[in-house]
Amino acid sequence: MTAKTFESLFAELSAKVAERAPGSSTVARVDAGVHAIGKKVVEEAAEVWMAAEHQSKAEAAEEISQLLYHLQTMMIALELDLDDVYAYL
Ligand SMILES: N=c1c2ncn([C@@H]3O[C@H](COP(=O)(O)OP(=O)(O)OP(=O)(O)O)[C@@H](O)[C@H]3O)c2ncn1[C@@H]1O[C@H](COP(=O)(O)O)[C@@H](O)[C@H]1O
Repeated sequence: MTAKTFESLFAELSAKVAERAPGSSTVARVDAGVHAIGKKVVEEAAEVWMAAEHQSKAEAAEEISQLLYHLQTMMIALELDLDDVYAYL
């Protein structure tokens, strides 16, 4: 199985939202809107910080992956694609 990447996760989430995949937590999060997603982004960012300072590198990596996921849900809620963000890298 090919490892998941930032790009492949974004493609997976975008497709699930576009087809309103039944049972998808991502569809529910996007439906909840930018205010709710924004709270998750801030929460996960804080968890990254705490894990980085006080937990293992593996736990920090897991929290970073969750932050990336929630950032992607924000991108989808705002109808931003990868190139819109990459333009600023
Ligand atoms: N990579 C992720 C991912 N990372 C984080 N999360 C969500 O973010 C949560 C982590 O936040 P917390 O630690 O705060 O957990 P929590 O307190 O239970 O959070 P809430 O669910 O209450 O918001 C997890 O429980 C997941 O709900 C993710 N949810 C889904 N994915 C991937 O997204 C894809 C699509 O998922 P579905 O839309 O559910 O099919 C799949 O490949 C999944 O593996």
